[in-house]
Amino acid sequence: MASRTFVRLLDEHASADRVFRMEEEATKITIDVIGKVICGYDFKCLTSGGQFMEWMRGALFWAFDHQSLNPFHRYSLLRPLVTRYYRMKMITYVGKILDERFAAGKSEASKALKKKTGIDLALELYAKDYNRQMGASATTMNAEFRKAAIDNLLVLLFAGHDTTSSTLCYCYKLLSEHPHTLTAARQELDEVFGVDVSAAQQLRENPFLINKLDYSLAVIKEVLRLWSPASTAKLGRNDFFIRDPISGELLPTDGINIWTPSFAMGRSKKIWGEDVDEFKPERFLPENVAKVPADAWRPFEKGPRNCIGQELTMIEIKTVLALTLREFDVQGAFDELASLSNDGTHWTKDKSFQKGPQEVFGDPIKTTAQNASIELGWHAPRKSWINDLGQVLNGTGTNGFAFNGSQLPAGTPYGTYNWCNMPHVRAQEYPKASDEYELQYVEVSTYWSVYTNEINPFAQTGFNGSCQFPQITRQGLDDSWQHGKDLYGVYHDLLGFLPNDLSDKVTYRVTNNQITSQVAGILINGMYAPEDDVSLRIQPTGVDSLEPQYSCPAASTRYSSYGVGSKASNWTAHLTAAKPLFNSLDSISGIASDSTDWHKSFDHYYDNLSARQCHAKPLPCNINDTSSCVTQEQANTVYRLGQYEYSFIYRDSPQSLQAAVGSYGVWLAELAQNIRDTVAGKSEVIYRHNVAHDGSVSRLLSILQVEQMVWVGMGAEVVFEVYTSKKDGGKKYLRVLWGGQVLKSSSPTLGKIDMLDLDVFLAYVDGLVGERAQKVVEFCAS
Ligand code: HEM
Repeated sequence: MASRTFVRLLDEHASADRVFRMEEEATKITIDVIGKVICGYDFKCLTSGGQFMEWMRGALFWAFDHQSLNPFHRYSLLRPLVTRYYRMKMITYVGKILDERFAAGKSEASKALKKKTGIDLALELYAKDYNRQMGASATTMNAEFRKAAIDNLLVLLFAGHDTTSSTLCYCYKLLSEHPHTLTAARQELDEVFGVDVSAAQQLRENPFLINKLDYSLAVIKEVLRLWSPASTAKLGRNDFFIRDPISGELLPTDGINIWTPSFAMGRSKKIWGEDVDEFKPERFLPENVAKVPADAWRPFEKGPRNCIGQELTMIEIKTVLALTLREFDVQGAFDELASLSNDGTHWTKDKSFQKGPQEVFGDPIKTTAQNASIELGWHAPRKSWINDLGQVLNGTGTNGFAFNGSQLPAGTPYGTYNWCNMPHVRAQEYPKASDEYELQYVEVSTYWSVYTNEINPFAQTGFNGSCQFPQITRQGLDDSWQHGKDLYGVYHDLLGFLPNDLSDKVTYRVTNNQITSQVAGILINGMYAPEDDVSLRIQPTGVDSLEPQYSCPAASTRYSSYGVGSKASNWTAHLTAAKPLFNSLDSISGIASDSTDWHKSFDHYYDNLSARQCHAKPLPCNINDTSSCVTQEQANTVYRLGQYEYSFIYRDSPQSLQAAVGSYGVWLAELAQNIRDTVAGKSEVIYRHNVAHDGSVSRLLSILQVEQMVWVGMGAEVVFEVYTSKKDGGKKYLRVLWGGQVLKSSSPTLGKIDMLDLDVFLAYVDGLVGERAQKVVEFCAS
């Protein structure tokens, strides 16, 4: 019950998009759960503001601190009064509950209760021990027993409240910083409770399911190892000695407080090894737990006086995680703490909390928290002329974008958008990673398809191509060859990463469209100039993920609900505004003004005009009136509108992300698997090259949430580079290059994808498409 209320509270915060203090809510649930288990009573911290919590914290806040040298603290006259006030409040509150249970405890019904709370058990003992002495007629509780019972109840509430709540907070923090672990924990929940099924409902029916959460348990244990919230001190005795581990000498303990610092033990390299500071729940999985040194893990301490609340706390934290991990993405918001400066909590009241170092073990809370969370939502692209309809319609020229040949005009820097030959990785501009990183795996996705369309009204007679559509041109082949040479120049010549000869380490994949095989052939020639045949990988027709061809009606429906073909006013706005341009182009080309295909977007006019200009062909004229020709300014407007459309379809619409995930998510899942296999040493392939289509690369950019979307031109290329850090204990990182330079994403999780923690990237992909593309399958069928 308390857990569900906790979920509701989080839900309220999330729906209001509010920064809030997790510790407050975590403490409330902790007190409510202890209250329920020990007293069978609802302390109502979660539902009505946590009055008891305030009293407890007030008492702790005012308690005497022996270490303080502050005279105002040491000699405060107020202290005895205030602490007494808070203590009395708590004693009265708990005493009342005890009295109520005492009165009820004599009823037959309550005696028969199967579920017994801590109070019930204490009262049972009381009845046994005292009734004999006092007689059954006693109506009031023995005062000595009452005082002891209240003290013990308060100890239980005190000992359990901040230990459990801080552990819960650290679980969220560490999981948000380790998305891969979060994904694994979520997967376990899916396996135990079922996908899309609430754990609350399942646990109500079968509470023992909680015992199946081995991974969650391992997460909690690892959190407790790293951030152990409590420890204990024991008074030495004259018959108890401690052996000095170095000299072997027996040391007396009489009159000495012996402290077992569980925190330091959890962080000891000697005990846990070199990776002691790393968050690795796997240490505590059943198959590995035997490797944990005996008595090394002791957040609850050992021996007869160890923590009596440990089972309760583990069950509670596991339950809360089960109910929240799949439902919420928790992110640290340390930079926004100022927005909570008046929330009335102790953190804000006592300014000393905010002074001094705000980090532990060099963990700069602010930065990790910012980059930590996996944000799976859509994020708008950067504003530029491309997604500003006013500038697209009323501007002139092409804003520096080139459309007239494979070579950029003299003086134009490489990297400038060139529809005929998009910028790609080249040795001259390649941003070499620092020596700290070693390249481990490369996967490239390119698009080449310079063609003329068989329904092209401007087609030159005598074009000598095959009957296949589309058809690659001579220039397209030349550029593809150069593209291959440039890639080889970087990954072989510059980095020494690619093997000298083609081997199983390098693979090429194409789609069922013949043109991609032609391109691959020439590109491989530019790279390796092989004398023998090279095999190309291809997935079967109808299910290919690269083109993509697999059926995903939900994605098609999504695209057509807001983009090409839709009646959505923000889509049709540019088509309506460009009506005069359409009319003029139609009158020159002879395209019927009611042709839906040519007027539902600028796609056909864009393709036809740009393909001609790329091949240095003049802009077309009317077949019957050669004085009526498309002007350069008209062509430029078409190009601007084309850019606008691509940005709209693949980035500006908030729907674009899900549509792309549905239609291209399978390829992303394959990419993630390829990377995982390489990292795990299961695959020897170090370079994969995919020759794809503009629709493929556009969707990929859509999923990566590229900061500025453009119409994906010839030779457009996205490269995924996986690195191993030489410094960081072999940690893996990812860099993504788009147009030869580091890709900038609008997603706060990805940001500038330059040595992004590989786990973060994989968790982003998993989060969107699911492992083995499970979420895509579900979405496509929805
Ligand atoms: C993550 C959560 C918790 C941690 C890390 C923790 C840790 C500890 C530690 C280190 C001790 C000292 C043991 C010793 O002296 O040998 C202790 C004692 C104790 N804990 Fe916990 N505790 C947690 C939660 C709880 C909860 C939820 C309760 C109550 C419902 C609780 C009740 C107690 C009590 C009553 C003792 C004193 C036991 C005794 O002296 O016999 N603890 N705990």
